[in-house]
Order: sequence, then C-alpha cells, then structure tokens
Amino acid sequence: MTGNLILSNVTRQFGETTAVDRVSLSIQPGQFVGVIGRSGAGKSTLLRLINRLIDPGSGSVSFDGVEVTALKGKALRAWRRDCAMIFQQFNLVDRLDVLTNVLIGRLAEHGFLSSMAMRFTEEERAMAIQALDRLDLVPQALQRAGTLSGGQQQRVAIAKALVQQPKIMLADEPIASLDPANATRVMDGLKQINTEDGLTVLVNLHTLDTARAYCDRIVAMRAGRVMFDGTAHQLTDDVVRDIYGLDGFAEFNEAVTSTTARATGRVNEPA
Ligand SMILES: Nc1ncnc2c1ncn2[C@@H]1O[C@H](COP(=O)(O)OP(=O)(O)OP(=O)(O)O)[C@@H](O)[C@H]1O
Repeated sequence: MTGNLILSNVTRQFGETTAVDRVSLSIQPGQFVGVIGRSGAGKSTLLRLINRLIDPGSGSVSFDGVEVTALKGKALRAWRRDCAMIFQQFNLVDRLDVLTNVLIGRLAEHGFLSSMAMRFTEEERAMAIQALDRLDLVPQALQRAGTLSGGQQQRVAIAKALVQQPKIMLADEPIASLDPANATRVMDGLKQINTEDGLTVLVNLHTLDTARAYCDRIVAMRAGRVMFDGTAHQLTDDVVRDIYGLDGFAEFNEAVTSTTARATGRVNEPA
C-alpha cells in the first residue's frame, strides 16, 4: 500500500459554472498540501470530489490504484472513513460532551443498532482520550462541545477525525472563522499529526502566510484551474500577483506578517 492520491483531469460543473476544471494532481503519502485560492476558486469542490460528497462530471480520482469515483455502498462508506474531513464550522453536536463527539468518529465502524445506541468499547474510549490528549483537550473531555471556544471545537473535530484512523485528512478552511491564536493551535495540531503519524493532509486556506508557514506544497487555484503547484519558497509574491492580479494579491496578503523569499516559481498557463 502506497497511499498515493491521484486526480486526473477532474472536472465538475454546476450549471454554467465550472467549479473544478481539468485538475490533475498527484499527492504522495505524508505530504502537507495547502490549496489556496480566492472565494469561488473551487477549493471546497475539490475536497468534496476527493471524499465523494460530490461526483465529478469527468476525470478520475484514485487512491492506491483504486478508482474512488466508482466506489459504491460499503466500499464508498469505507473510503469516507479513510479520508476524514474537517469543516470550517466544526460539525460537532453542541449539546453532547467532547468525548462523545470524538467517539462519534468511531460510528462508521459500528453496525446500525450499536450506532443508534451510541455504545462504545473501552478500547474506543481509550482511543478517544488519547486523541484528545494529543490536542491538549483532556480537561475539556466532559464539557459540552457547544461551550468551547471555536479553536477548541476545531481541535475536537480533529480528534474526532483521528479516531476514524484515516489514511488522509481533508480540511476545508479549518481556520477561516478563528482568531490568529486559535488558528495557530489548530494548524499546529494538524502539522503535529502529519509529522508524527505521516498522515497526508490536504487543507484549503485563505491566507498566504499560513500556507507558506505550514505547507510542504502549495496548490493555487483560480476559476477551477490549478495555476501553481510547488513549494512555499517557489510561490513568491510575483507569482501570486501573476495568478491573482494586484487585488487578489492584496486580499491574500491581508494577514501576511513575514517577507517572502524571492525564488523562481512555476506558473501553469490556463489552457
Ligand atoms: N452545490 C453547488 N451548486 C451550485 N454552484 C456551486 C455549488 N458548489 C459550488 N458551486 C460554485 O462553484 C464555484 C466554486 O465553489 P467552491 O465552493 O468550490 O469555491 P471555494 O474556492 O471553496 O470558495 P470559498 O472559499 O468561498 O468556499 C463557485 O462559483 C460556486 O458558486
């Protein structure tokens, strides 16, 4: 098993809009990949195509040589468990405690009846506590999720994703609604898991400085197309201006605090 995720010429339209336009990417196991782009660039659609929340109009998504777009029934459910997804709005059950929210990540392993009864084994509880410990959330384990800060809730969502024992972690703008301090803790949590477990992480981001600080590889999208695919070092300010124009550059750079290395980037012209 290699853990290679390969997208070939993936396209998805919504009416007249081509949300994702002939995207080809090959993502090796253990990479920390940031997908950047302005609102509407196709970032969310790309992640949803990978975990099959939506289907492509054409093209192929494969993982370890298995065609993901052809999966059905049990195999599709297994794939959704293998590729955990984290959302901007956390997707926790506010009235349930943190530990139970994390355990919900195990439900894909349960049959219908034990899911309904929310019965979990001691081993699963231990796994959930361990995941919470990695994200510094053990003291909050019995607190209602809705009473936590946004950053803590997002870290609970990461713990919940971890107990799914995924092969790849997808995060759709996980820090878009957080203040900088909480955003840093969430990104640190993702990076720690990536480094310690070798788990592939694919994360949609709005700001350049975050992508440059955390990602081994940055994919920049515009109007559904991949316009750049390279390292943070290669994604110079000049390259960003080429792709997004001056307005886009200013928007991306709102949160930029550090200066950027001046290296030569690779820009793919749209076909
Ligand atoms: N379910 C849908 N129905 C119709 N149009 C859609 C749907 N999902 C996405 N789109 C359109 O596809 C394009 C890409 O949207 P997408 O949400 O993937 O972009 P994004 O880069 O994630 O933007 P944002 O940062 O605002 O979430 C947009 O024009 C959007 O309006």
